[in-house]
Amino acid sequence: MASSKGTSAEAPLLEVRGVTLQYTTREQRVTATWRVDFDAWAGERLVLLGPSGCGKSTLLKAVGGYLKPVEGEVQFRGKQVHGPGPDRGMVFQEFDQLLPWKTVKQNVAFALQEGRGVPRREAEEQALHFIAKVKLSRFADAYPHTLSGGMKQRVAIARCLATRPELILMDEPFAALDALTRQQMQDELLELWQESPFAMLFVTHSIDEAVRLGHRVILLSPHPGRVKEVLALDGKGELGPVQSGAELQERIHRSLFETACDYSI
Ligand SMILES: Nc1ncnc2c1ncn2[C@@H]1O[C@H](COP(=O)(O)OP(=O)(O)OP(=O)(O)O)[C@@H](O)[C@H]1O
Repeated sequence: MASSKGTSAEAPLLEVRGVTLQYTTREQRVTATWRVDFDAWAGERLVLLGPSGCGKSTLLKAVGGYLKPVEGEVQFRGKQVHGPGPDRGMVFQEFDQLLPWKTVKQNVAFALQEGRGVPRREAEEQALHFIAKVKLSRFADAYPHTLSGGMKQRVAIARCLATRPELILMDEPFAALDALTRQQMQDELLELWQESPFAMLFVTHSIDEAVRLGHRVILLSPHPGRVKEVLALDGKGELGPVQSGAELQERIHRSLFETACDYSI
């Protein structure tokens, strides 16, 4: 595995320490997560897995700097996160995250111009490079409404990779795709990672997806989300080594029976 986790002299890229997250509405206060702790390392594919409503998206928002913890803190490269930044890129589930009045190339280039201050001509050149990586060169001048859901998600991934964030935050990016496209997208994401490893925090409530994509899987309990277990294929989980994807899958299912919660696959 290309992840650098395990070299004890190194510090984690991301440290989530005792993070409690709440939403306050006029009627009530909702505690989305309760004292959550985990680390993410450079080059690591980390998955947050948990039932609907356990606070996965909320945690991602906090790491992205869009939500402030009421307790605990989020540190990125040893510094407290105070807001969003180009070091953390996000890909969402929704297909409408692209600007509809811009072409595929312009959407990717725009992120480079705005996020990284790259001049237009150069931004478009770099955009084409990343559009080729997600196999969409033929559609560089197409508008988002002419693309399928999978293609739109590829553009969103290209846009995110193009800005070269240190950590990519993915909020169920493939959940709204059909099963076949979803698997294809998972394979393509793994190919992109093999080509040039990046740290990724991937939210899902699919056990299959977690097992396919994660070096480590953080299993969250039902609402409010707490870390229930950390499982790893490389033997670095808190519960010791897991030898295979099948064993990881079994451990996750066992854990779910204990909490009697319902995960969709
Ligand atoms: N804007 C909001 N205002 C109030 N409560 C919210 C808001 N967003 C989320 N919540 C609540 O916070 C809790 C966690 O929600 P969150 O969306 O983070 O869960 P999740 O694990 O990502 O769920 P899912 O898998 O269904 O997307 C839920 O109880 C939800 O109702």
